[in-house]
Amino acid sequence: MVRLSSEILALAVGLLPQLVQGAGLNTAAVAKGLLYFGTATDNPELTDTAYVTQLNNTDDFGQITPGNSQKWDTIEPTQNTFSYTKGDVIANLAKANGQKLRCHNLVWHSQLPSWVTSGTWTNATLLAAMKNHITNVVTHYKGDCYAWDVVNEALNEDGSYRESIWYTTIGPAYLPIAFATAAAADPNVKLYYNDYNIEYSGSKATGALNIVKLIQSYGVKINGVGLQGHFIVGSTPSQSSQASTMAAYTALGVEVAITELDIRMTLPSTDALLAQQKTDYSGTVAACVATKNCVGVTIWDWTDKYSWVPSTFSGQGAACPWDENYAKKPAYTGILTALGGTATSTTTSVVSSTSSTSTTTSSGSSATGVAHWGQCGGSGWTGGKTCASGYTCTYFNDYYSQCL
Ligand SMILES: O[C@@H]1[C@@H](O)[C@H](O[C@@H]2CO[C@@H](O[C@@H]3CO[C@@H](O[C@@H]4CO[C@@H](O)[C@H](O)[C@H]4O)[C@H](O)[C@H]3O)[C@H](O)[C@H]2O)OC[C@H]1O
Repeated sequence: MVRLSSEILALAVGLLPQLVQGAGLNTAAVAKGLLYFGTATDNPELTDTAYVTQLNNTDDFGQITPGNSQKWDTIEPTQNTFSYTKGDVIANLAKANGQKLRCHNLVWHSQLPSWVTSGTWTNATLLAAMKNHITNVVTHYKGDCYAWDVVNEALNEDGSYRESIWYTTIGPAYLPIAFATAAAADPNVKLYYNDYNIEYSGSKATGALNIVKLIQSYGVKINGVGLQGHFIVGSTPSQSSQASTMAAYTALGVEVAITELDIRMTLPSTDALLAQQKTDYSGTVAACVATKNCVGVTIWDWTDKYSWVPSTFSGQGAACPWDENYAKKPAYTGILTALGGTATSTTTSVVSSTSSTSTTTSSGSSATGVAHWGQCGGSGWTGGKTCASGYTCTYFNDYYSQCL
């Protein structure tokens, strides 16, 4: 009798963290048949202990993408001098956590060093520089990456080729040559074409389909199309539109992934905007879940605190599923629901650019304060909330706590 009781106790004690662990985005994604749910990150944020604690949470994130540290200007700032320090920090973090790494990116028109953009090039010399870069970088990260974004954003909105230095100097052949060079350096890594505004049908999506066909017509390997998913609240393409576009890519024999998802709004945030953002996130993730060979979803950082949006799109922000104080927004529940996970309460958050409050109401109750989904305390947590009546703040580690 005593033995049975202690077994039940041990089971209960063992189960509690597992149940909480099982509530996360990556856990739900994998249970639903995806390979991962992940997030971008960047080196400056890694000095923030509370941020890193959540980044390391494999229940939510089974995959990481370096937001900047593998780009050309970081890795090869002067010709043939390679600097892997920043990229290695993130690759090593992912490795230590057992998280997949999406490697981003090899050939892009942006974030190039001046020796590339201002150089005097011929077709032959630029090809040699591009191949040298790809070979060095892919070789360095050989075995570390699930996938490489080999070419990023080669298209204009009308589906024609962007007049980048690559296109104007080499012509469209730079694409298959880039993919062939990457394949030679690491035969096992997945090779992706990655772009924005190719998530719904139209000229640009047709251009992306043609890029896949072009590369395949050379007999060169391309494994996937990355749909960036930088959307706007209320203007996000519908779930069915995204799913049918994904199906058009996978019909060519490649996989797809949502690679840089964020859904921005004009600030200040309101409850109505946050509710629409939840719907938009949910529909986007559901499109991936509904698509055979959509392998995963990556958000372009998880917290509004470090989102690239406000510095790029003036007056816009609040694009991530967690707010600036690391409280989960309704979007989190929208994603989790699309992944087949269950949220035990509805959460409304009021977020401004400088502060955040989160109120959760358990169904059928008018209690204020945090129920299940809020962080309520922990020595590493500075935004602690009061638990709603009937809930107790339960600590799982120094940072991670929930009202249960
Ligand atoms: O620290 C940041 C990095 O986070 C940032 O990473 C890049 C962000 O996204 C990708 O490139 C951008 C994609 O969106 C384009 O704007 C779109 C224009 O059309 C609109 O309809 C759409 O909603 C917009 O998103 C930007 O022009 C692109 O730059 C890229 O793949 C990431 O590497 O890079 C800059 C760093 O400072």
